[in-house]
Amino acid sequence: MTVTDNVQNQPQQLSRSPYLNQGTSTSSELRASLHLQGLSPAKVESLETQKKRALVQLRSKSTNLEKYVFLAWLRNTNVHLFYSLIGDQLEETLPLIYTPTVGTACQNYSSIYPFLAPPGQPDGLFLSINDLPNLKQIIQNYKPYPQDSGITPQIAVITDGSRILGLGDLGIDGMGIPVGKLQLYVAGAGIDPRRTIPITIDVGTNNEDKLNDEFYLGLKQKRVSDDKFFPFVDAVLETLTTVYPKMLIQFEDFSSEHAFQLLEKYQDRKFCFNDDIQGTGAVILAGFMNAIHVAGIPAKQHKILFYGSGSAAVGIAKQLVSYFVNDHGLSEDDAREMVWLVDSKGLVTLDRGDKLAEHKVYFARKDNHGTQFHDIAAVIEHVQPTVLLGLSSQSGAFSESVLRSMAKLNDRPIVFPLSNPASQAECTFEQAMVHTEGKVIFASGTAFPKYTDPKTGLISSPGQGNNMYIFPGLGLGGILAQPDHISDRLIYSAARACANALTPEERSQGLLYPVLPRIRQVSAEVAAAVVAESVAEGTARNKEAIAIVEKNNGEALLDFVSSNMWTTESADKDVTRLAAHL
Ligand SMILES: O=C([O-])CC(=O)C(=O)O
Ligand SMILES: [Mg+2]
Repeated sequence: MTVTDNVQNQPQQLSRSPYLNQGTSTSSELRASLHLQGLSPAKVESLETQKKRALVQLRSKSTNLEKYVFLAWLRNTNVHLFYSLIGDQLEETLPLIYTPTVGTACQNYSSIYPFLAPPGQPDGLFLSINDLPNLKQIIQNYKPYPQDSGITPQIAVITDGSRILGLGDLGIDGMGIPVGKLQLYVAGAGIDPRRTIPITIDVGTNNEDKLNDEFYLGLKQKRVSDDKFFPFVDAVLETLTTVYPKMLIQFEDFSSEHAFQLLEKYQDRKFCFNDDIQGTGAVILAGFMNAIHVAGIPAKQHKILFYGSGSAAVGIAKQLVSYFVNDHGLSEDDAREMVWLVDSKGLVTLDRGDKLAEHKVYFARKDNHGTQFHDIAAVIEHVQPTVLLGLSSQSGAFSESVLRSMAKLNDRPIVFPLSNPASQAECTFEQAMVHTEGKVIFASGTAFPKYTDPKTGLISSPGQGNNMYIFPGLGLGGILAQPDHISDRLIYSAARACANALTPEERSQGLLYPVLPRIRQVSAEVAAAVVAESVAEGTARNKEAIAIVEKNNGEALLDFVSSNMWTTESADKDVTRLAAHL
């Protein structure tokens, strides 16, 4: 059935598609053709009025979770109004649809789930291990916008909910994360919302609270063992890429061991990347490249201490090593020597006596001469770091005394509390500013408010070193270039482009990342760099992209990328196109 047949057979269906529904701004002509008169007040409003009303409603909610539910409902009923509002109010709404509020939403997801979307409108695709025999059918069932059946999905974000932000195992309640990430793809990089699939696989949960919660909507069983887990993930990926052969898959918030194992297994075989290892690694590398300019000491003199040693920490550390090798001519061994990892047992050393997780071994220190350092103060004294990165999910770990030590050791200490959401961050921006007397070079994983110096009245803005500056552009670049896999070179080019995306004005303000309202421009630059690198390394398969890169004209490449970005105006055109057929 074509789009037009569908509309003619059931005209009112059109208004039920959240993609095509424009609510009170639907024109009188369209209402007449679709037999919608009388089903809403006759007044036709402008989009501006709709947005104004939505904003008043949003602001009237007393908690961020209520705001999340309101925005989810809006997204699931009126895509056009939703993304238009998000685009206008990025600074206010991103912390509601994404981190930090998405963390609260995930903690409560089973409780709020029935109130996020109208009947029949999926919030994402749920695949349980019991669905193994029917995966293909179930994947094909996912049609949030059935009137536009000609549009095929291009990007899936997939989680098993086992390590949601810094909140641990939330089982299928982790669905908020793929949903949130894909909203960033749309708002931040102009991916058509119809081309996105948020996926949560249900392989059980080890979270006792969830297992004992009568409202929990996932399987009430412990997580399956690896001999069931890996074949199931395999089956999901195989089926997904059989149904949608060009699909880019983003792995998200898998527990660290599984995240590394999955990446290693699929990195060269499937069109995929891991956002927590590679996306976070790239965004921190970008911030780091800018931070060392601000700090003013030679790159090679840095000593980088990671507090926390999970997938994101090791992902970042590996990218820093590549940076020192590629850009500063260090040997791999010398670059590795610049990194110290701390985990829950203290400094990661080879002779600590416990069995180290595989991903930590590469960075385990051999130069501790038999001494073990168990707490952060002792490690700081031993290492004398210039850079302190927090990936521990331990709120308050960067205490007043830790911050004071960093400020004593360095004129401009680089401190990045990257744990997420705000409740898990190692310190706040305010604490970092106060306890280093304003010397800190700062970026956090979650959004913190600006800081006003009580004496001078000077306002400082925190950097947000969140992977949202990388994954949307990386994904867009990937689907435009169409390589068969995402190489380390592509990730590196994304980091470099993100670092270079700062404007001279942003640089003069000492910012490490571009300001949020510029996220679409940043994503376009990241995407362009990824396309160019993919052509350079010979993996790009999209002939149009190859031809444009070969012209060697940066402007033309950026235009190509921008012209492939979805906007709410494109959604307008889709409605007009359908209306013309009526
Ligand atoms: O989602 C975010 O804000 C960053 C991220 O990937 C994580 O913390 O796992
Ligand atoms: Mg993540």
